Amino acid sequence: MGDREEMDFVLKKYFGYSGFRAYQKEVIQKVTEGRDCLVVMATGSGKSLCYQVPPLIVGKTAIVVSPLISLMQDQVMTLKQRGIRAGYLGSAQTDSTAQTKAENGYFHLLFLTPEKACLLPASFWLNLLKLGICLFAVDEAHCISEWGHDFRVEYKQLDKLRAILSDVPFVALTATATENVRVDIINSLKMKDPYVAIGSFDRKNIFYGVKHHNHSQSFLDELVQEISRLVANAGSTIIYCLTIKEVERIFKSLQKAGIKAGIYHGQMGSKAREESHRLFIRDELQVMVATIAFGMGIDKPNVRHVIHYGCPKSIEAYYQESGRCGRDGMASVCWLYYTGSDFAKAEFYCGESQSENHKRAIRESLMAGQRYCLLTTCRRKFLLDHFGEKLSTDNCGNCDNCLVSRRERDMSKESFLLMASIQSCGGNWGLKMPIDVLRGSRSKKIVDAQFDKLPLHGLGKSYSSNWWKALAHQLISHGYLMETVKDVYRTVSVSPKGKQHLSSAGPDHQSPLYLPLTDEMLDDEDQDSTSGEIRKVKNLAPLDNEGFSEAEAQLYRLLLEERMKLARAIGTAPYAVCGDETVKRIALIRPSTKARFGNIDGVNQHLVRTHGDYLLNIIRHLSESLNLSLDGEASFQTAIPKAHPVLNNQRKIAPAKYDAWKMWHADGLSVQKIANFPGRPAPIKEQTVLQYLLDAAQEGFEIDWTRLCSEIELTHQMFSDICDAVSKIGSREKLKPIKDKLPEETSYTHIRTCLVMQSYGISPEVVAPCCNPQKTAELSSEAVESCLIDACHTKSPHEFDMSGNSMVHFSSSKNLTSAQGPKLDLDCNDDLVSSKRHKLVHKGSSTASEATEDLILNWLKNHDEGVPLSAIVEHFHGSNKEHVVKLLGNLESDFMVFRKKDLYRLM
Ligand SMILES: Nc1ncnc2c1ncn2[C@@H]1O[C@H](COP(=O)(O)OP(=O)(O)OP(=O)(O)O)[C@@H](O)[C@H]1O
Repeated sequence: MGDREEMDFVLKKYFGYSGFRAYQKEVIQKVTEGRDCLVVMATGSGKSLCYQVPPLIVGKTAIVVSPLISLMQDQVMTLKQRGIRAGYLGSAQTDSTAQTKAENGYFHLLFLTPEKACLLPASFWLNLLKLGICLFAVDEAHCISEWGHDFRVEYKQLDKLRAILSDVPFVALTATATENVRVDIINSLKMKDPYVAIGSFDRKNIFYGVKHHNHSQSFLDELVQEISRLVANAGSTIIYCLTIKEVERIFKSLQKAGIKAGIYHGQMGSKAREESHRLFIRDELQVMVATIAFGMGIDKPNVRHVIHYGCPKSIEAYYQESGRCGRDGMASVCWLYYTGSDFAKAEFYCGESQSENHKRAIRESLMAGQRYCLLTTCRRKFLLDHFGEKLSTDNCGNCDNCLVSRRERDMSKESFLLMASIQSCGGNWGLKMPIDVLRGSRSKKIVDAQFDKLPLHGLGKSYSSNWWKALAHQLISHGYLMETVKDVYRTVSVSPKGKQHLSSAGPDHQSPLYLPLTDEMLDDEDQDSTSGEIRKVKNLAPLDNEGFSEAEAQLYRLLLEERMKLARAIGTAPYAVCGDETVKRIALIRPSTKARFGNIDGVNQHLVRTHGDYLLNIIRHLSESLNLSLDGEASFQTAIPKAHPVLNNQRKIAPAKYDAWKMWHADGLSVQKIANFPGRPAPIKEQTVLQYLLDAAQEGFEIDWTRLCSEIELTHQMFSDICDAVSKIGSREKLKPIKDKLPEETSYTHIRTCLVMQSYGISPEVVAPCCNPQKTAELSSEAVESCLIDACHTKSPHEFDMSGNSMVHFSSSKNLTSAQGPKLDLDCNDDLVSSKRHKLVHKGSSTASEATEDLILNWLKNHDEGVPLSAIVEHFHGSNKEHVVKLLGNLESDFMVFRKKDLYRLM
């Protein structure tokens, strides 16, 4: 198996996923080649896979440094549920043998806190190194940097390990690294020529909204009402508060409303915190009210809402905290409720910091947070901008500002006054001074500076300070004003754009400047500010049940409950069994066999093996009770909404053929996609897929011939040339003489397809008039050989003519009705094929064939009771035992065969 196929295989087997996300494959490849990597990708984008897959490929331990014990415990729990050997070392570890196991290379993944990693004796590392360490990952790597929003001193010491682990690739992962932080990480970890993967920060499935609030009870009541509505829709909610007092206040209100809520903050004992965390992770709590102490790196995929009750201390922190929702890719919502006083907390946040750089970073971050709150333009664009990423549009269509049209007003006069006041005060103040001047204050500062003599002194009395501040922030976000941090102060000055505007205006004449009215402005003007907006946004996170019938939606809910029961029984979190999205797929597909169950995206092999029978039973039982048929045709994965009818007279065909036909016919996948379908342990040939389709057609399965012809580029001209050649030769039995009469670009694939179509009386009108010669040529070379070889292989050995005549009876043992077309016997006696088949038929007996996956499947078809390995090896004594075992292994992991009491059987 090639490296890439092996990655796909590991991905499906352990994680149940059928494809890698952006950058995952590249990073895994680089790491397995021994290169250091810096991975900067959005929260929830799948960074963990970059260090989880390599140890499963190379069979050596991966060390993962992670900042929190609870985080490690979650990861270990989920990984174990996938059949992966994972463990952690730290104060909470109760297994006294864990360190010895780790040192002896038992774990695929070993998690450590940075402190623990630095405290382990050199002998530990040296012993483990002898067995092999495939990578050293530093998760949440921004903690290394003072420029990061979560600097931790212990992270700085990790560079000590570089000397011991000099040849081990280091992988640093973070979701929130600005340019400064990236450089800091690379230097701190002494990374050598790292491969840097920077993904998009855009979390498209997340809606962003902001709302101004006061601390009133009525606002809290509104919030509680909103939360009740949200939790009724399934999924979890996190509410972040700035203070423990707020946490307790909101928690009590939720409890009073009968909502299953938990609480988490730094003053709780560690036991109580762990319990709260555990209950939330396991869906026993619907809402978690917490300070930011909760949830760094939390991987609970079905958090649907994150609400910030107070502006976070930085935009990075907000991005990371809000990013804890919608990690499964489903539509999710983030609201931020702020009050003006939130922005005055910079000095409080700076309190513990020793370094001036760090203090400055804190002030700038809070300022960016404030700007985000006061924004009237696209919030997503602002967030992405902050991380240096450009959104190509000004309207993301998924934030409050892009969805709710705000009332606008010409505020040219007010803007002129404010900018002029800022300019007149010298541009060295914050907002308070120029606003106080406009409002006519005669404070000592103003009088001393003689600002009370300015002509605009007192001209802005009709608006409150808050109103003016809101306007100022609008002007900042539209580029008329600039905010800068100087030492410990924030100053506001007029930007070049603002100066230009000022110079073209006067007190009595300004060009119009339409700006949206913000919540604060509307509040101040005593207008009905927000109820309309909130109501509109209330429907922004629907349970994403697109394509569900009512019964399927009901099945989905019941399956969620069943997943919960199973998770409780095995002591894990429901999402560790499988994600909500996967439960949706199961509700849509309703698999009847393990093979189909295992093929569903998100279902890993461990789950099929350990609970497959149990879950299939439940699916069958619940589907029956809801009057839903099993093996629903609609494919959620490929979003083909309509089930295609199949003919009634179709017969049973080998599972591999049926699956190929279903993917092509019902799921609409191309031959090429089916051949390379990521769920396979290894790709199969396109010609094999094509052969499966033709076989299915001959067994009465419906085929869209126009589509097939267009895919293999069989043109109208080719079709009639082939018909001419057949009639000139007067026989359809041998392909080679037909091929000899045709132009080079007509392949055996074309001939075979055409002959099958002819035999069904399919008119050449279905065939497109033009073709792409390049693609045809591609098909023609390999198709000659493998299409026909595969055709031979799809038959059980007794169907081959072992005398040396190369007759292949495509449907010799089946009675096709005339409506389905006559029997079609084709001769595959071309040179290429005969040389291969030579090997196949001259091994002494009819069973001396080389084993292939298809031949094994066909043979097992005749042995319902199962066959021991020895009998299979004996039967295919053209191949050695190792080869047969390998093929059986592939088939097992592809869920085509299974082993019970040492007997192999078809799934
Ligand atoms: N290739 C994939 N296909 C489907 N789901 C995936 C894939 N890769 C990862 N996931 C899922 O996406 C979710 C987020 O992944 P992960 O925890 O690795 O994100 P992350 O980038 O580490 O986020 P954070 O920075 O917040 O820790 C997980 O539930 C994971 O199982």
